[in-house]
This record gives sequence, C-alpha cells and structure tokens, in this order.
Amino acid sequence: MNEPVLLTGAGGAVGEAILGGLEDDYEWKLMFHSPPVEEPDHDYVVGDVSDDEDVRAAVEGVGAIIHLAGDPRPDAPWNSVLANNIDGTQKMYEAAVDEGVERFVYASSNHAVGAYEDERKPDLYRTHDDFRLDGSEFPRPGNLYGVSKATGEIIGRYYHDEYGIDVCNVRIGNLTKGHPPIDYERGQAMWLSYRDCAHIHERALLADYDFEIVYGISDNDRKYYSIERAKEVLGYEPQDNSAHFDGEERVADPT
Ligand SMILES: NC(=O)C1=CN([C@@H]2O[C@H](COP(=O)(O)OP(=O)(O)OC[C@H]3O[C@@H](n4cnc5c(N)ncnc54)[C@H](O)[C@@H]3O)[C@@H](O)[C@H]2O)C=CC1
Ligand SMILES: O=C1O[C@H](COP(=O)(O)O)[C@@H](O)[C@H](O)[C@H]1O
Repeated sequence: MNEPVLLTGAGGAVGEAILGGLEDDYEWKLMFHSPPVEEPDHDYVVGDVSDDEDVRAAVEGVGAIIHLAGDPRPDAPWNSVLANNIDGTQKMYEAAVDEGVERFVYASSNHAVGAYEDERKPDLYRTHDDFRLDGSEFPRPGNLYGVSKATGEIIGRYYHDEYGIDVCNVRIGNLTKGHPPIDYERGQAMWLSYRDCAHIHERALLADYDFEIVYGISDNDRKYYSIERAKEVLGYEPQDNSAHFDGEERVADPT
C-alpha cells in the first residue's frame, strides 16, 4: 500500500489492537477525538467525525480508511448513535469518495444481528449447537446502537454501488485483551483476540473484494458466527480460540 491508511478512533480498544499488531507495517494517519496524552509516532489529526472540516482534514492524502470512531455502547441513546455513528460514517464515506480513497473498512458489530439470538439462547452459545450466522442474513439489531451499525453497513453498500469504493464491514464480536471474557458464554462465543483483530483488519486492507460483510471473531469452538467468508475472501487465518482458556490462563496450545 503506497498511501497512508487512516485509522479513526485510534485511541480506543480496537485501535490499540490494530496498532499493536500492525503499527510498523503501514504508514498510518491517526484520528483522535481529543489530543493524545503521548505524542504518536505517526501523522495524526484531532477531530470529530460529525464535523465536515475535521473529516476532510483526516481523509486528505490517504488511500484507505479503517473507520472505528463512534459510540460503542450497546445502550447508547439515539442522539449519540445518530451523530457519532450514522452521520459520522456517512461524512467519512463522502470525504473518501472526494479524495479518491479506494478502500473502506468499517467496524460493524455483532449488535447489528443481536435479535437473532432471542429464541436460541443459551444453546446457541454452546459447542453442540451448529447454528451459524454467515453475513448473508438480513440485519436484526437488538438495540439502537445495533441499528446504527447496520445502517453503517448499508451506507457502505450505497457508496460501493454508486462510486465503486471497496467496502469490508467487519462485524466485530467481543474484543478483550489477553484472554476471553470470563463467565460470559456469549462473549466467549464471539471473542476476538487482539492479534486476530489486527490480522483480520490487515487482511481487509490487502485482500481482493468488492463489498463484504464478515464476522470478526476468533476461531472459537462455541461460535455461532461463521468465519468461512472471512477465510475465503480475506484469507483470514485466526490463531486464537476461547476454548483454549480456563478463565485468565491459556490451557491448550493451538499448535
Ligand atoms: N470493542 C469491541 O468489542 C467492539 C467494537 N466495535 C466497534 O469498533 C469501534 C471501536 O470500538 P472500541 O475501540 O471498542 O471503542 P472505544 O470507545 O474504545 O473507541 C472508540 C474511539 O472513537 C472515538 N470517537 C467516538 N466518537 C467520536 C467522534 N464523534 N469523532 C471522533 N472520534 C470519536 C473515541 O474517542 C474512541 O477513541 C466502534 O465503532 C465500535 O462500534 C464493534 C463490535 C465490538
Ligand atoms: O459492539 C460491541 O460489542 C461488544 C460485545 O457486546 P456485549 O453485548 O457482549 O458487551 C461490546 O463489548 C462493545 O462495547 C460494543 O461496541
């Protein structure tokens, strides 16, 4: 990749995971919401994704975007997801088209399809249950945050169809550092380790595709999201599995 990659929401957890794995491999342009405490080693801007001028300044000179910035709270109120997630994502796409950005990787969420879980819980989260969502299903958000994430995917569909920008929506599961969520079956089923998070985003930067919706989870035994599409189209090869952990400790070696 010849031009810098814009990483919005760079100061957050997903941004930390991506930079932790890929910091030295790409020329980054980072976008923060407020000035970073430590001076980054990369070009950066401070701004709000719901502000046109801030977004233009962020997108200037980049060749690809990983768009993470937004309100990540599953119980976020409508006024927040409308401004930070929906409006912010549309502004980012609009600026991307004007700048000639070729690729847009969007941080979608498990909450875009949360309502599929209702009648199937808790078996859904257990290894004997082979039900899988694969990304071809219609979104069924279980909260307004999920509505905003599904809307972000649809905004991407429009900008892909109308302007030809490559779009990969990564429906991220539950990112935690070091080990899977403890005493939380659902979280263990959709766990995404930090290194698998960096890896799937790298594949989304490099692989050949048009418009994709993939699940961003590790290769967990408990999974109810298929990772076959991510493997097939992106070349995703996850290394982690929540079943290899007993609480905080790794108890099985994946090799
Ligand atoms: N952490 C997880 O397990 C999951 C995260 N996601 C998505 O990944 C993205 C990143 O999430 P996290 O890193 O966990 O959240 P986070 O809260 O740690 O990071 C989000 C970042 O976005 C920035 N931000 C928020 N509103 C902004 C605005 N209006 N303008 C500019 N920057 C703004 C915040 O300052 C923060 O640094 C979010 O879009 C979230 O919906 C999706 C599924 C799971
Ligand atoms: O989209 C998101 O999902 C994760 C996992 O959801 P949860 O309901 O199991 O907590 C969540 O932790 C994160 O904040 C959110 O952005």
